[in-house]
Amino acid sequence: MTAVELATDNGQMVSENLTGSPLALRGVTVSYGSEPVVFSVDMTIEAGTMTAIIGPNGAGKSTLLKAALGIIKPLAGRVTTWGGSLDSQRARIAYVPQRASIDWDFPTQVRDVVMMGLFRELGLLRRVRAKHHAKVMECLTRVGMQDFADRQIGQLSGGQQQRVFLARALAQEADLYLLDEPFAGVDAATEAAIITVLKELRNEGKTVVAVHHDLSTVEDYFDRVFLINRRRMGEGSVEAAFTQDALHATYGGRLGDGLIARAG
Ligand SMILES: Nc1ncnc2c1ncn2[C@@H]1O[C@H](COP(=O)(O)OP(=O)(O)OP(=O)(O)O)[C@@H](O)[C@H]1O
Repeated sequence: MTAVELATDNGQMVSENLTGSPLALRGVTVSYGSEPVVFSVDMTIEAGTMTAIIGPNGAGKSTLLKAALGIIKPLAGRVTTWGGSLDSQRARIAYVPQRASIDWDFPTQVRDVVMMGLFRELGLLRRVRAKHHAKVMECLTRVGMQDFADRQIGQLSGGQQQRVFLARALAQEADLYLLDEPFAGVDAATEAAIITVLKELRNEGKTVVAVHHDLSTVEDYFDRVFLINRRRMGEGSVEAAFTQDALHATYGGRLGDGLIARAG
């Protein structure tokens, strides 16, 4: 599919070519119960960029990512990946969930978690060959976790756990990486290691989208921002969209002006 049929507010159908966008949302509304938590969101992720999804607690950032991944079915609206359906492109998308959402007591070794990133390549028979073990070690090395391959995941620090899940995403060799708060609760060394890998991916032409909380690092880390507070509050390059006005509109009085003052 190369064009997407969309209904405008007045009910007219328009056609839009979204093949150049690794991820696009149009009119996405998500509800967990009777009340929608994300309202009619349009989002267009540009290929080869790093986008920060920012907004206050409870703004719907994680919900938006889950809807983008098909983990939650939107009440209304459309999600396209490279202009096509999500199901046909799933292998090209890697997801690093919020650390808090994972059961770390599950008895599994670090190398097995990373091997999960290869499950499509392993096929139905799951025959693990030397090249697969080598790939796992290569990905662990890339995030500085090569010495922990045999460790139980429950015996890792928060930052180490986050690196292992990034290694799993790397093993998948995806084109689009969606990360939910990759820097939450990690030390400075881990944060630096993660951002280095993400920038390398971007420089290889991959697309990175991360839910991000620390407004003080947005300009250093990201090319683009998407602002949300239940609704889309802004989207664009960091220079154009990460402005004091947009932050005030998105966060209201909940943010210190000191942080907002950092934005242009
Ligand atoms: N499984 C769920 N069932 C019901 N309500 C939920 C569920 N998950 C999230 N919500 C609600 O939906 C709203 C959006 O939550 P979401 O986790 O997407 O926000 P967020 O912007 O990622 O927040 P945070 O920055 O605190 O992580 C919140 O009001 C939250 O309480």
